[in-house]
Amino acid sequence: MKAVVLGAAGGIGQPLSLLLKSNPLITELSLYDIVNAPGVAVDLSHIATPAKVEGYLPADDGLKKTLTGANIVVIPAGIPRKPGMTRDDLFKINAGIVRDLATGIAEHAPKAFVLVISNPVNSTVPIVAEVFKNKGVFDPKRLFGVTTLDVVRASTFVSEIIGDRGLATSVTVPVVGGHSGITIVPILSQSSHPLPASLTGDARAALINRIQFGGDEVVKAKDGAGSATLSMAFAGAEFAGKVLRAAKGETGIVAPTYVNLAADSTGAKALSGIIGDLEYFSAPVELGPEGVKKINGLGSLDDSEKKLVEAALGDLKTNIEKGVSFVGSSKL
Ligand SMILES: NC(=O)C1=CN([C@@H]2O[C@H](COP(=O)(O)OP(=O)(O)OC[C@H]3O[C@@H](n4cnc5c(N)ncnc54)[C@H](O)[C@@H]3O)[C@@H](O)[C@H]2O)C=CC1
Ligand SMILES: O=C([O-])CC(=O)C(=O)O
Repeated sequence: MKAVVLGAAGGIGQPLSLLLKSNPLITELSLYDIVNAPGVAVDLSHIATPAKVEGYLPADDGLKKTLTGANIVVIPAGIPRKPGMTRDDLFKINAGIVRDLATGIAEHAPKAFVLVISNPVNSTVPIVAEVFKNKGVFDPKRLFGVTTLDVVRASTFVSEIIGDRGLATSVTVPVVGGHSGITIVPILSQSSHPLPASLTGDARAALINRIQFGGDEVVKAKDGAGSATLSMAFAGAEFAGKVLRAAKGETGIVAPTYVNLAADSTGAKALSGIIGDLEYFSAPVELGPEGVKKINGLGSLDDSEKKLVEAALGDLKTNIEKGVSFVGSSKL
């Protein structure tokens, strides 16, 4: 399995590459950035795990060399937020970065699984899809927006409320919708532990708000030096590991991820009752050898959760249209 990280020298890219170097399923790790990727690669190459590591810059066909033969490509390239910014404020710069990297993937590794971390995820995933469609290589089963950090945060915050941090690694709460503000929808009623579902009033509202705006906590604490990097690297490596395990034939792996709903028309139909005709949504997805095997429905939601999903739809629609039309207009 050849894994690629695009944006590998950055705050997420470096620890993510470290974690991927530690994944025994990966035999080759190829790193790309506009700065410092060869240095990061040599550093990682001394670690005593099987993966062979290479690093490239744009010069001398670096992107092509990085991508050729890739099975999985993870994209954390792009600028992070500073205090006062929304994820959508990153669109101006990151949309072009993601479009150009997607063009390279479509040309040199069109069959790879593509995992998009670069924000705003709600828009950057449609950008990748539109580029792939233009190149005639789009397979919706192989494209994923990484929303795992929301799931990781939910596990952590719930374990804190329960008062047993040991549960952080096992308690799960599905988080669906998208990856920004109110598009992040925690389904507390479906937590694997009974406590979240039993919360009411301010305690329930506070937990939902913390999961939705957890990213802001980090942006504020870093005070101008960026956003979540280490927790994102952990989440990204976890999700990439799941995609790889499913590709190797392991069954029963389900994770929320932001996908193009054409990946599973039956699943999309089941969702349409609550999300209408949205083209993208993060729902629990069963992974398989070809990527998306099945998009699971949202299960039974209580009335307040239905309202949270409804509240997410407007922003999601706008974010998706913005990504789609960006690629459309860049063709002119
Ligand atoms: N999906 C999620 O849950 C999360 C997403 N993010 C997003 O991830 C992105 C990266 O964040 P950080 O690593 O903190 O930023 P960073 O600035 O530390 O690193 C970004 C890296 O991308 C590289 N880069 C820029 N343009 C490039 C290009 N054209 N080709 C290849 N590499 C390029 C930069 O040189 C830099 O090394 C941001 O957009 C951030 O908002 C961050 C946290 C969570
Ligand atoms: O908050 C940000 O900008 C980075 C991010 O997506 C997160 O931490 O969830």
